[in-house]
Amino acid sequence: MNETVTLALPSKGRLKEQSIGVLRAAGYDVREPEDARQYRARVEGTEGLEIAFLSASEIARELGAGTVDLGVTGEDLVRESLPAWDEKVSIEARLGFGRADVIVAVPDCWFDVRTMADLDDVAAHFRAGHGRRLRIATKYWRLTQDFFSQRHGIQVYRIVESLGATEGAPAAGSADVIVDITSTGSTLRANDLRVLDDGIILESEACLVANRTALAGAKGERMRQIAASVLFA
Ligand SMILES: Nc1ncnc2c1ncn2[C@@H]1O[C@H](COP(=O)(O)OP(=O)(O)OP(=O)(O)O)[C@@H](O)[C@H]1O
Ligand SMILES: O=P(O)(O)OC[C@H]1O[C@H](OP(=O)(O)OP(=O)(O)O)[C@H](O)[C@@H]1O
Repeated sequence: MNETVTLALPSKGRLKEQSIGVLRAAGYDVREPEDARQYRARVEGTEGLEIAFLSASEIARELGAGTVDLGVTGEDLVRESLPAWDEKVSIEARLGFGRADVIVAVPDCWFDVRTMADLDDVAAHFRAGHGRRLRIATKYWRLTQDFFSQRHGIQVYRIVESLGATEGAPAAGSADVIVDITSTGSTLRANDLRVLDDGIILESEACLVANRTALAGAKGERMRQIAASVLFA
């Protein structure tokens, strides 16, 4: 049986450098592949650990599928990509970088709309007054549905898929409100949008995540060892 643990790290993007940094601080000398097209690497001086370089969103999906055992990715991507995420994976360590909030934001000029309850009223008025549903621009389908329908009991809305420039959707007229990620808040301000008082869906950060099946199997002890050295680095 192959008991090599596969650990996925972001191959690009905003989480890449700090992910490699965390592993190095934990004593794993991860060498980036010289050829950027190569996506597997070994760790100098460590047996039984293989690194897979993937994008942050792929890492969330592969952790769910069990094709990698451990991975560093954003909590938002884990919750968004995997139905019943906590049955498939577990968060072993929160890493303190890649922080961003998934939020509900409305146009600044909606003066009376401060809370999700206010937005529920707006949604009802939209249907009665305009004969159409409130439109929410987002790429976070699952998080939006959970927050609106399950958490706040709001049922009358329509999600408009947005894969980029989500904050521009209300001004462009393609949506009324948005669900997106914010860190400094400057993109929201530049687009005259405001986060609802109770509109924080998730405070996300980069996490070390484990596939639960692998954790329960022969590789489990080795995985826990790696997670502990990351946690206490
Ligand atoms: N300002 C920010 N904007 C977007 N994501 C951020 C920000 N700050 C931290 N993050 C986090 O970074 C992660 C996304 O990183 P990145 O865009 O590199 O990944 P990706 O979705 O795999 O990339 P791509 O869309 O190119 O495939 C998410 O977990 C997100 O929460
Ligand atoms: O609160 P802020 O600091 O303004 O950050 C939030 C913005 O940053 C990200 O976009 P980015 O332009 O980085 O590109 P991306 O969506 O392709 O990741 C994200 O999608 C938001 O639009």
